Amino acid sequence: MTSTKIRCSSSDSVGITSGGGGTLTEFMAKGRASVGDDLTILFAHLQQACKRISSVVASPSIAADLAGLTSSAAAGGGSTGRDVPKPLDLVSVRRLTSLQLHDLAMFYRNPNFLQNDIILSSLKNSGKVAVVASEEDDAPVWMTDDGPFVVVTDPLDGSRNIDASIPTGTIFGVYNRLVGIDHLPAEEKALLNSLQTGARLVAAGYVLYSSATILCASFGSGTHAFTLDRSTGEFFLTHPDIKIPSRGQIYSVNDARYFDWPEGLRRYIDTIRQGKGRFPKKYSARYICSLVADFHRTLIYGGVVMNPRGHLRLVYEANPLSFLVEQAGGKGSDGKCRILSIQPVELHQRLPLFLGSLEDMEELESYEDIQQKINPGYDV
Ligand SMILES: O=P(O)(O)OC[C@H]1O[C@](O)(COP(=O)(O)O)[C@@H](O)[C@@H]1O
Repeated sequence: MTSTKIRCSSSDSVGITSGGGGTLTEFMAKGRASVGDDLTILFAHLQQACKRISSVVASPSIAADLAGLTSSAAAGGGSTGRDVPKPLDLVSVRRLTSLQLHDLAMFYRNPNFLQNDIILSSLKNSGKVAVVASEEDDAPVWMTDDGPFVVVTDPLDGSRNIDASIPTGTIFGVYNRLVGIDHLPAEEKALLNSLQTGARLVAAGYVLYSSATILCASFGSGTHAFTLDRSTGEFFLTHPDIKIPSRGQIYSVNDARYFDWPEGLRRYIDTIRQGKGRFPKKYSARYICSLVADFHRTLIYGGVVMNPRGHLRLVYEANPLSFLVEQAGGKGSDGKCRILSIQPVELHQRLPLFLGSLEDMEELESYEDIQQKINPGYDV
């Protein structure tokens, strides 16, 4: 593979070198991450799943056509009326495998269901997972009695953006199975294994499906990102040992909610907008409304990303992303406490979430009154 160099950040810049960095599997297997074979196998299956998801979310226009498409139509004949694919789509469709055709048609019918299915089946096939708790399921699924790991996941975050081709993501966290409770009934031990505090995570990551597909992970010593090279189908190390800048100049929040915010949060945002905070520069706003994308940008450029209402989930979103930001030198908080210290009491527990650069986070938390207490429900 040829080597390309792309600059991606203005300060604390991380050079992307595809070619020199090796693959994610090599990174895990050759001792750089010292994670052992079991986790390497688990990640190999996760990578496969995320590559499938990446190819599905990259083709939403043909997914719509495929909803009513028979395989003979997919091969180029047979379909009539509104199901006739557009010419460009037919070109794409002819290149697809039957697995991709199946994925696309399923995706059109229910995006979240398909991603969940892809992730869960890949984890089951790894043979390394005792239990999976997914944001899409009411209860955790017990898989393999002797699986060494517990996986928590939001298979497709930001799915409300899909029709507009805006980036989406998969988030996951990995714990060791709690062997001390192996004797309990499956339902009970599945739940207790899934409710571990974030401080016990052995690995966490996200996959960003955007102009590039990027898998960012931490195994407890630094945060590293790998970019999918579509020509080889491998994730290559492109952002080794990411350090979030200690200050950014960007805040990321849905500020249409300004009038529902508490006084402290309003004052903080008003202050940094005007360049009157501890960092005497006017901040800019960026908000994609797709957590993985907003988080990834924050990790690279610095600043803060937040959702001050109790909307995001502790187990599936807040814990894995807090683990990653801490491993990159930043901070994750609910506005009062370190996220990774919070004991989950419910699987789908929601909370305010603030993530970002150390100095920005400390300044934000100094305003104290930053958690949005009212949560009226919003249409959009
Ligand atoms: O409506 P808000 O408060 O701006 O929330 C947006 C956030 O919700 C999410 O869409 C996740 O919500 P869901 O878990 O309901 O999909 C994030 O991707 C995004 O950051």
